[in-house]
Amino acid sequence: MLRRAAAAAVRDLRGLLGRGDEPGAGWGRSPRLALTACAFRSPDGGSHSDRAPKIYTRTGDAGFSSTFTGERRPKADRIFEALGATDELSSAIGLAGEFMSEKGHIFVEQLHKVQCMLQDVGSNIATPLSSAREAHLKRTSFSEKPVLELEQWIDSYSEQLPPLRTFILPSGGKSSAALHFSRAVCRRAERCVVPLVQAGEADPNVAKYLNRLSDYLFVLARYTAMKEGKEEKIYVKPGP
Ligand SMILES: Nc1ncnc2c1ncn2[C@@H]1O[C@H](COP(=O)(O)OP(=O)(O)OP(=O)(O)O)[C@@H](O)[C@H]1O
Repeated sequence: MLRRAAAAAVRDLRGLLGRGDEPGAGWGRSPRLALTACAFRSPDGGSHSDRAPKIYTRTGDAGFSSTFTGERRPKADRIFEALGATDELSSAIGLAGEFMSEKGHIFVEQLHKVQCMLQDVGSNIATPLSSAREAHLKRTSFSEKPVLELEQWIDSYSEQLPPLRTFILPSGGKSSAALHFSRAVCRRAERCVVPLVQAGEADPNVAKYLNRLSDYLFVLARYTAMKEGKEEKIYVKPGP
């Protein structure tokens, strides 16, 4: 159903942005569209269209895909690298969130919010400034507000944690270890995004958000281990 709605959103968006007739303007299932699709769903959960388009278009088979601005680029382009890393990050967080839900942690709601923010991160990445028009920018801007919210969350967990006296290793139970894994994926996403920001193609707030998010995932991993009474493994210099 979401896919149908996404396809309907593509058509509606093309109309809105006036690109409908341009060749290569298909945006596929871009992160932005997945999110926009929600906004285009009617209250009964249906879409504006009765047609059921296929999930695949085959337009990516030759190794090229589309940005939100309609550019066709090779799939090895750094934009798709960054989009892919962001997608992996959200998936890793989703897995961590499932482990945490099983343990009844209430802060799992924060992870849901983070996953939604990552959709917006993807939208911004998929909209390179060099080919963006005003209408694209309006839909994909990324503010500093979510960065500040992460900082608040980080501070509140940090206050409750015992101080770090040594290196801790990814561990501390399944939820905590999954959060550490998410943190490592987050750092990779950040490494992919930084060159885009430095080239003026993505918003600096996106890089800031990913930088802060890895800190958040680190403290949350530690906090989760503490709440579950699980031991965090520490670095011990291996003997000779
Ligand atoms: N391998 C990839 N890694 C990361 N992002 C991708 C990749 N392939 C495509 N994208 C991005 O995700 C969007 C949705 O992907 P999708 O699989 O629909 O694209 P496609 O491969 O170009 O089309 P199709 O699968 O219909 O042939 C694309 O519009 C593009 O922005």
